[in-house]
Amino acid sequence: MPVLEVKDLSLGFEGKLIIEGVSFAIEKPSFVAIIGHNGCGKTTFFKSLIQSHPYKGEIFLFDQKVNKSQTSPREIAILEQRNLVNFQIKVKDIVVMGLFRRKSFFENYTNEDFDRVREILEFLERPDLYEKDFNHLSGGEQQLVWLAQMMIQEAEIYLLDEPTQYLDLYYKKVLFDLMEAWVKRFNKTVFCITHDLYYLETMDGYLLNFSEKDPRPQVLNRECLKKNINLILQRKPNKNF
Ligand SMILES: Nc1ncnc2c1ncn2[C@@H]1O[C@H](COP(=O)(O)OP(=O)(O)OP(=O)(O)O)[C@@H](O)[C@H]1O
Repeated sequence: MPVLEVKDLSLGFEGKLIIEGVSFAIEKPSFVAIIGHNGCGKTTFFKSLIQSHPYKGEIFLFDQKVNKSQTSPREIAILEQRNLVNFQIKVKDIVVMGLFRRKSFFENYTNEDFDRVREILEFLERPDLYEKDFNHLSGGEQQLVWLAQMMIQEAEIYLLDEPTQYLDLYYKKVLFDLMEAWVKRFNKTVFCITHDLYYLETMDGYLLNFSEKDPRPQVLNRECLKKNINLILQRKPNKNF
């Protein structure tokens, strides 16, 4: 049974069509790299998967058709591109908030929840971040905190929108290793929007290429990702959505 199936998906803004006729089905567990030039619709595609952007077509999670009025399906956790926080808050409190969908409105976070936060920060090799003020962290450290918040959700599908932004070379490699571990050790399905084609070379998975400008990037020629989704994607930008 596919973990995610997309049938004839089309997306746009204010009458402008961005993506048309995308169809594919992905089995669990899998890694899918999503590539394409700036503005081709990668982020909007993610938004349609979490039902925060309207679309034409159908989306199925574990063979169940997703109801378009349902927001944020529980099976999906997302790391978005820019997450700003304008108030003082500790790292542990941001990470634990990843559990919000498992809690009822007045339910407090427990000691066990915070133990899980510690475990995840240790897994990310940064247990020292636990008590720190989020706004005093570097961009790369903040990105690790959002990753920890995504991990604590223990969803089936992880969507990561350019997760390596702000990360140094060491943590970029850590992140790609982490995504591989999520798939191979924890049976997750990971979709990652990235411009870091170099790190894909050694990974096993699928490549979803939304680009019309660069339909065969170098990474494909090197046959690094073993299975290539041949995206059924026809872009007709002038057509009305
Ligand atoms: N709120 C909006 N209203 C109108 N157009 C928008 C809106 N948000 C995005 N767009 C346009 O939709 C197109 C797709 O944007 P999107 O953010 O999905 O691209 P992307 O492939 O993720 O780009 P990048 O690689 O730069 O992050 C772009 O041309 C963008 O300008």
